[in-house]
Amino acid sequence: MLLPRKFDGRIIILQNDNSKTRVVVGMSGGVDSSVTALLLKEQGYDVIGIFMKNWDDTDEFGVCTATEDYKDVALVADQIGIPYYTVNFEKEYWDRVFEYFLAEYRAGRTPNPDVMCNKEIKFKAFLDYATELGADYVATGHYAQVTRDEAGLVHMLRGADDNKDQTYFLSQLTQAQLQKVLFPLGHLEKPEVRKIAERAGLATAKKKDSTGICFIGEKNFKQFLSQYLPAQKGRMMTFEGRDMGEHAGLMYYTIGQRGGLGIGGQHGGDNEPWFVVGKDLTQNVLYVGQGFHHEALYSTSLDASELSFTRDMPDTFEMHCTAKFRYRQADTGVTIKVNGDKVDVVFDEPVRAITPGQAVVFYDGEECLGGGLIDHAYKNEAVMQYQ
Ligand SMILES: Nc1ncnc2c1ncn2[C@@H]1O[C@H](COP(=O)(O)OP(=O)(O)OP(=O)(O)O)[C@@H](O)[C@H]1O
Repeated sequence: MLLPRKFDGRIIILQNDNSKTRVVVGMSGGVDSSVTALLLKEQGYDVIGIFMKNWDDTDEFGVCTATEDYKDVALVADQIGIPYYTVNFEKEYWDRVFEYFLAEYRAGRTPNPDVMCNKEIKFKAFLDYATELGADYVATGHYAQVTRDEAGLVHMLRGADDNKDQTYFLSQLTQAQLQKVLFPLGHLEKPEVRKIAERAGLATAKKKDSTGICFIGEKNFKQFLSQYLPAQKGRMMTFEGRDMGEHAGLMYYTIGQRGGLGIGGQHGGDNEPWFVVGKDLTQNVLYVGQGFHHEALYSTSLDASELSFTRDMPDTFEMHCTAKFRYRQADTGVTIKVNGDKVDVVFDEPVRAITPGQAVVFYDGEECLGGGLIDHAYKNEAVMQYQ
């Protein structure tokens, strides 16, 4: 019998009786994964709930959100009648997600740790672990759909709930990973999920949704980051060369960001708000400009690396499809030129606030084709100044 590395749950028999398909559900203690486990159990699968501890946030009073969340996993698993336990991936998370997160900020980019967490932890470390436990599939409460075609190929489609679709964060999953996943909530709208939880009387039915980056939670972002990276104050300028004061450290700002700049309308002569329009890492200068539609915020193409597709694609090709450059953004028509794990993306229309470090994700209608990580934005062939 294979024992979990850090056993902390109810004793379970890990031998599969082979009569049922075994599904390991990633249970976070939230309502989505609670309903995921419930639905799979109702569908007759052999369900095991596993809580991953990826981050130690124990405070000075010894309180840790993971401990609280694991209690909810235990309550729900008992209600549903499934075995559960916890596994510790703090080291993997630190090495593969957090180090990347810090390196990106150090390089003046704005990383997306959720994309990396899905690629490296939930659908790699966790998936490998579940496979060792005899799982046929792993399931999560992500809002995305997987369908299998006649050839056995899995296609990842957007979640039915437009508001919740999470394919953007799952865009780095490969066909091999997708072959092993189930997203039982993909065809549901979030309010329906809450209703299912309430009807079943699940302990997490009314639990608030988690927001923001998981390891930062409700904490102050600046304060959190300053614990790991030294902030270097510098000048804040307009492209016209006007000195607008001091910035707190380039890593605290994102291209297109409004607010947090400490500049009022009085500097500009009109009342248009100020936005971050560029960063010059070598000079440690933050560029600001007035107006949401500031010209410097618009670009016409980008290049990206770490390109990954959800199904096998040729090494080089060109196609027209749609793309998203950040979560919660409508798709835009683009032409992509793929070369190995690099891609050039030319937009049908100029796009605002392309942010290096964020994911660019490609869609063919409802299907998520994959994506890469944005390196540079360009304006009419010229690399955007100061990005
Ligand atoms: N600590 C964890 N342990 C196990 N699985 C997890 C954990 N965190 C997230 N997951 C899985 O990944 C899915 C998506 O994670 P995300 O952080 O987006 O959660 P969410 O949308 O708030 O869902 P939930 O309501 O289940 O917390 C969850 O539904 C769950 O299946």
